[in-house]
Amino acid sequence: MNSSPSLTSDGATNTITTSNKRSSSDLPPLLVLRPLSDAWSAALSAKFTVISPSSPLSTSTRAALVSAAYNKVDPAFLDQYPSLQCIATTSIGVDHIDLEECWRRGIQVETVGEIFTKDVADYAVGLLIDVSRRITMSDRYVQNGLWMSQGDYPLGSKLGGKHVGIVGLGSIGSAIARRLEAFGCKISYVSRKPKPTVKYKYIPNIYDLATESDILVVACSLTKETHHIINKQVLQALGKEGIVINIGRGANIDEPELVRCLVQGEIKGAGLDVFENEPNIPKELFEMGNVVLTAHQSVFTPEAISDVIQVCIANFEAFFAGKPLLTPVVAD
Ligand SMILES: O=CC(=O)O
Repeated sequence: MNSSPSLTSDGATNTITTSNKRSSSDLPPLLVLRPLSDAWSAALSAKFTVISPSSPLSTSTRAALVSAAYNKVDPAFLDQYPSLQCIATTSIGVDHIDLEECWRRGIQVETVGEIFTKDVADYAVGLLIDVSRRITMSDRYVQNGLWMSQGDYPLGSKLGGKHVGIVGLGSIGSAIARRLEAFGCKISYVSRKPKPTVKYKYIPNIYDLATESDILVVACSLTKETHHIINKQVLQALGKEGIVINIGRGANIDEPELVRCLVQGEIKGAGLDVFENEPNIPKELFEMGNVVLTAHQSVFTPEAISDVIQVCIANFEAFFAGKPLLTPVVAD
């Protein structure tokens, strides 16, 4: 089983391993790749026979799988479990799953739907306020006892009135935009297509968006098209006063270029919840006074995790009853 400890903050801090023995019950088989918190474990084992990846999975029974964002589900993985017919991921992002291959094999894929949207949007705004007003940095300054000896901490910048460019105006990007509008920010966005129902300014080109923006908030999924969508040219277009927030995927940004721009003062700051090679983070970022770094946790609250467990179970029940999934991933 996957045991990446730093990526289990989504309620799996009290991790237990899934059973290596098949249950003798007749409950439907559920292969679980991720470590389970007590809440997950109790809820799943009440309804399913929970199986760990190291245990044999019968090839004659239809089985389902629970994966997390860091479990790669590719053809080589799928070859090991030919009886898999349904996959649930506990993430919003599905970049770790080869969807085309799943569909080619007749495997249905279920996602968490909108459950995390508000929490991740809140978090993005929190990161932005933190970076622009320098809250974490000022906290460190005070906690290190420097206020008395070195005087006041340098001021941060006002958020109201700033131009914010949202990269990807899906449900999360839209929720971020609504929140920032309430702070008096001017919102523009880049996305595959203009959204006819929104009033924000559509800018078809990421360079133009960066040029017009004080702040870029990366809220898109990771695809071939959005891999390194924030590159050297985009960062330079954003400019010396620019701030980047990323709650999407690490690989949406060319991370070495971002680090270089931060080190050389080509942009002003960054708030990052995701990284290209988690949990490894470029060490230069640790030394900087203009970044706020968090451990890929923007989506997770205990409340949302509880909802995800319910949705996951409801989808599996539908699947094993031969009914349509409640929150399927569909081709776009
Ligand atoms: O990053 C987390 C998710 O995709 O849910």
